[in-house]
Amino acid sequence: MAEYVIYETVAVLQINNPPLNVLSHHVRRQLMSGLQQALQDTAVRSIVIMGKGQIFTAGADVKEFGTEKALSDPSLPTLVEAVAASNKPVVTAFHGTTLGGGVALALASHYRLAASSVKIGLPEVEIGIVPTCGVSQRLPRLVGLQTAVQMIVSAQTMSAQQALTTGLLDKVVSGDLLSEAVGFAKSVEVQALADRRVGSRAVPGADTAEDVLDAARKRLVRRSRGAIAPLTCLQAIQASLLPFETGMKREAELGQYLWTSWQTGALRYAFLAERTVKRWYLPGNKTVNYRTAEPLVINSVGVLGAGTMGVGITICLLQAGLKVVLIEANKTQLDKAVTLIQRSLGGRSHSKQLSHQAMQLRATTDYRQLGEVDLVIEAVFEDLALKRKVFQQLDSVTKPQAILATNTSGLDIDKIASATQRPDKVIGTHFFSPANVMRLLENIYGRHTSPETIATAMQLGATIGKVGVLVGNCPGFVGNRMKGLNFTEAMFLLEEGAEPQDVDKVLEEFGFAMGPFRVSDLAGGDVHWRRRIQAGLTTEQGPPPNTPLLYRQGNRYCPLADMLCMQGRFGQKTGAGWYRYESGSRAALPDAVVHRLILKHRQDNGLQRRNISSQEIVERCLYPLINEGFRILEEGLAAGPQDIDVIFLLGFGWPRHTGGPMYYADKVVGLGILLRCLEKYRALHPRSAHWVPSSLLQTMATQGTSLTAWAAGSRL
Ligand SMILES: CC(C)(COP(=O)(O)OP(=O)(O)OC[C@H]1O[C@@H](n2cnc3c(N)ncnc32)[C@H](O)[C@@H]1OP(=O)(O)O)[C@@H](O)C(=O)NCCC(=O)NCCSC(=O)CC(=O)CCCCCCCCCCCCC(=O)O
Ligand SMILES: NC(=O)C1=CN([C@@H]2O[C@H](COP(=O)(O)OP(=O)(O)OC[C@H]3O[C@@H](n4cnc5c(N)ncnc54)[C@H](O)[C@@H]3O)[C@@H](O)[C@H]2O)C=CC1
Repeated sequence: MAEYVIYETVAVLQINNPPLNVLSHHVRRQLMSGLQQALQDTAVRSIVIMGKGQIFTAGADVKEFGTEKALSDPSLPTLVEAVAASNKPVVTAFHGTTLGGGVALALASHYRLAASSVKIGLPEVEIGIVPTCGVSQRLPRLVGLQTAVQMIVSAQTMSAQQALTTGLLDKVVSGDLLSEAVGFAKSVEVQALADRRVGSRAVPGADTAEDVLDAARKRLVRRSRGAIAPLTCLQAIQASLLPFETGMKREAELGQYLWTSWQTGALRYAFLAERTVKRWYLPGNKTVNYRTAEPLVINSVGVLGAGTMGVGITICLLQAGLKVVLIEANKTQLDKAVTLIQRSLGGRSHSKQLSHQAMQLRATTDYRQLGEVDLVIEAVFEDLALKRKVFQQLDSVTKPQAILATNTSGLDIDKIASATQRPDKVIGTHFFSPANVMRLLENIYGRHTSPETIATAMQLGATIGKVGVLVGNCPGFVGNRMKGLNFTEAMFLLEEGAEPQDVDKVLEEFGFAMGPFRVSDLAGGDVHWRRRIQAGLTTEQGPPPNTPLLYRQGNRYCPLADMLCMQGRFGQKTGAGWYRYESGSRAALPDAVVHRLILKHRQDNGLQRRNISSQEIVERCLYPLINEGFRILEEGLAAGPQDIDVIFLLGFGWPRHTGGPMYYADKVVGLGILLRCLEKYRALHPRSAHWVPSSLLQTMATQGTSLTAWAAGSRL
């Protein structure tokens, strides 16, 4: 609701809709009625709009979008324009966080005041809409085009001080916001309003406008990768150069275009899915869930193995204020890791705080130093025998109640747990590289993992700023199990006529930051080669004896990646992989050596080259992965499609504007079309089991059920 209180001549409208004061329909109605009351009351000479509780407002109610309520009278645009039309001065006073529609109200007001700790932002582009309600027209008039572009298109928040400097705020206050706002409102009661109306001003620096817009457009064309909101927002900002009323009309047209686009639905889904997965439960036993399980308190963590992952994990634990004991078998590697960690922590602005963080690190080769830690994260080489040996040691050196977590990227959690006397305290905590940057934490529970251990791993994720997703135990877990199929098909496409750069280009146009071959070169082809060797699919010398070159373990197989690795071409780190890299450069250059290798492989094996369409590349690379997602749901390894989608959005760079693989299948492709497509490729490629449609998909497609609707109904 919104409360209405009079302080002498000032009417104060306070939004009170905890926890985030979102501008839901009932809040808008009360704000509108408060505004009308204040305008009619002759004793009122000025109006203050502010918020109760922790923040001013998180903006429009995103959960109303797509329902009638979003546009019900008074809609947000109507309310904002009523503020702008007020003939009594309106002061918006904000604190905490002020987003989206809150900024719209402020820009329509005559004065803007804020507490010094405020964060102001326009996250609309992230949910695929234009900041309408006049924001795209008023903001450039107030702060200039450059800052407006920065705020609207980057969606980054601005501090009070920055907002004051740019002219967005009139005053930053440090005392009690209510009394400051009331005092300020009284002081402006006699001031003329005409030049306080932002809409009546001209955009400053209009002479350099085209340069600013051109530069932004070039940047966005490069970065948007199929997302339509960023460039549409820029068009709306450009319209601020027109007369105000014309610009408002253009903003409304562009707003309408995005409001009804499928991408906004996908982006909103992604926003909510990231929050939904926090409400975890065991797919097979909903009684074990975030409400019933209590996490242990974790103050100190041991990290075992100071390689690529151990270093990244240590950095994020320290940044979250935890104490870390880092253990590494190799002293030279340990010293190198400590230098990297200190540099990473010290290289940021708040140096005092960060040197304190670095001081929370104890680095050693001595396992006995783990005696007091509450939890250990193991990140040694991906070798089951080694991990089992290490877990046995951990079992004996750590306190009995300590949790033992493994960062394995796909090994069996139960086999690791069975090396200890406490399998209930063993869990997978799968970080993604670089571990201090990627926001995903895939938590894997084993057969004996206790609810308390699960709750602790999920809580640890939140503590270190990650989104934890709980999944069941299977080879590769959810993410790598699905992702592997994408690369498998990408290689088959090379056998049939494509070049690595063709496949990468199409998937980059689809929205991935990098196609599968560039990703492979970045991660190092040897990592997966070692896994294929361990799985008996290949050997260091080529196919295992008496094995057909193009067929392994019951399935079609492409040996091209193995052939590259046998030549020492592991990717960027060796200067060559699927591409070549000039010294010191990360630019992937098509390589004639790879071209000839593929050509010879086709000729030697009688593989016919044909032209492959972009559509086929997308279908072949993405649909088997999605089909595997349905199998994962069918096998009860993930609670719902949201969990799978969040894994792909945050762990594998799946383009956010498509919502994630499961949302994309459900809402963009359509389950019926997906099923028919899988059947078509199954007939064409009978030796690849991944084309066999999952039963869940078949049932849903046949019954015309929507996956997202089905999932929403079953979620806790
Ligand atoms: C605010 C946060 C920073 C808080 O973070 P944190 O504390 O970490 O909490 P969370 O876990 O994120 O959230 C807790 C809980 O709250 C839910 N929630 C958060 N924000 C919202 C929200 N805005 N609405 C609803 N619910 C919200 C969240 O989902 C959690 O709940 P749970 O899912 O149940 O667990 C953080 O939350 C954050 O960053 N939020 C971002 C919010 C955001 O995106 N705000 C902007 C919304 S858009 C807007 O405000 C302006 C508009 O332009 C709206 C358009 C109005 C519609 C008008 C119709 C347009 C028609 C087109 C033509 C127009 C032409 C014309 O102008 O006339
Ligand atoms: N590199 C990646 O992108 C990802 C790796 N992982 C997993 O994380 C784990 C570690 O991978 P990386 O960091 O890439 O490996 P790495 O090779 O960079 O580091 C492993 C470190 O463990 C040390 N080590 C080996 N045995 C040890 C022992 N008994 N005691 C203490 N230290 C020991 C090694 O000396 C080495 O420094 C693996 O299980 C891997 O599958 C998971 C996600 C992503």
